[in-house]
Amino acid sequence: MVSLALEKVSARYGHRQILSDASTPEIEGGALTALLGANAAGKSTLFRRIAGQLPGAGAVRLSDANETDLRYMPQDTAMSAALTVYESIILALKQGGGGWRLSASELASVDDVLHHFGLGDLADRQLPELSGGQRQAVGIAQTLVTRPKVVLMDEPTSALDLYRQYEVLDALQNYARETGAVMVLALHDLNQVMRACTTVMALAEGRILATGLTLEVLTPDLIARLYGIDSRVERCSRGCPVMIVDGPARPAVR
Ligand SMILES: Nc1ncnc2c1ncn2[C@@H]1O[C@H](COP(=O)(O)OP(=O)(O)OP(=O)(O)O)[C@@H](O)[C@H]1O
Repeated sequence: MVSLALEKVSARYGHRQILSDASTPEIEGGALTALLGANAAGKSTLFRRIAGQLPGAGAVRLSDANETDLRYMPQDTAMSAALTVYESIILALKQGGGGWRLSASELASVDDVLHHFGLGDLADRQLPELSGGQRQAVGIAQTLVTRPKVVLMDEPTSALDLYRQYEVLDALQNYARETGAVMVLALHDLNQVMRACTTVMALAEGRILATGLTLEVLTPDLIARLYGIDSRVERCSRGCPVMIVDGPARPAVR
C-alpha cells in the first residue's frame, strides 16, 4: 500500500519560516486527500517541500514509492510552448527519459488520459489557443500520464466550470482507486472536498492543525478556525453533505 507521512517537516524562504514541525499520520493511497488552509497558509510551500523543491528539516516518508514516483502539479502551469495537446502529453510522458520511441502501453496511457479528462477533441489544438479550463485539464493529463504513485495537485479545479469540477474530481477518484496512488489536492471549495475527498489535512500557522476523515475533521469549528467563517453542514436533495456558509465569524488563523 502506497502511503505518505510527514515528520516534523519545516520549510523557509530565506529567513522567513513558513512551515514548522508539520507532521501527519500515514496518508494512505486509493482515495483523495484534501489539503486545506487559508490563502498564504503554506499549502504550495508544503507541496514544494514534499516534492523536494525546497530544503528543510524533518522527513517526508514514502512507503511503496520513491521520489521518482511523485508528480507535483503547481497552481500555474505555464503553457506557452507551440505544441499540440497531444505533443505536450507525450513530452510529459518522456520527461523521465526512455527515448522517443513510444511503446504500445505508452500510447495507451496517452489515449487514456485524453479520454478521461475530456481532451480527445482537443488533441491537435495548440496549447496557447486553449481556454483556462482546457489548459487546466491538460495540466492534469500531463501529471497523470506517467501513472505516478504519489500526486500533489495545487487547486486542480480552480478554472473549471461546475460540471467539469465534478467530472474531473470523479476521474481523479477513479485514478486513485485504480492505481492505489496517494493523491493530495489543495482545494478551497469545501463542498468539493466533502463530496470527493475521503481525508483532509488542515494547515494553519505553518503547522498541520488536523488530519483525518473528512466528515469527522471538517467541523464548523475547524472551518471557523481556518477561514473565519461560520458554517453548518446539511444534506443536499441527493443525500450528500454540503456546507452552508452563514457568514464571517472571527479573523482566521493565518
Ligand atoms: N518564492 C517565495 N519566496 C518568498 N516567499 C514566498 C515564496 N512563495 C511563497 N512565499 C510566501 O510563503 C507564504 C505561503 O505561501 P504559499 O504559496 O505556500 O501559500 P498557499 O497556502 O498555497 O496560498 P494560496 O491559497 O493563496 O495559494 C506566503 O506568505 C507567501 O508570500
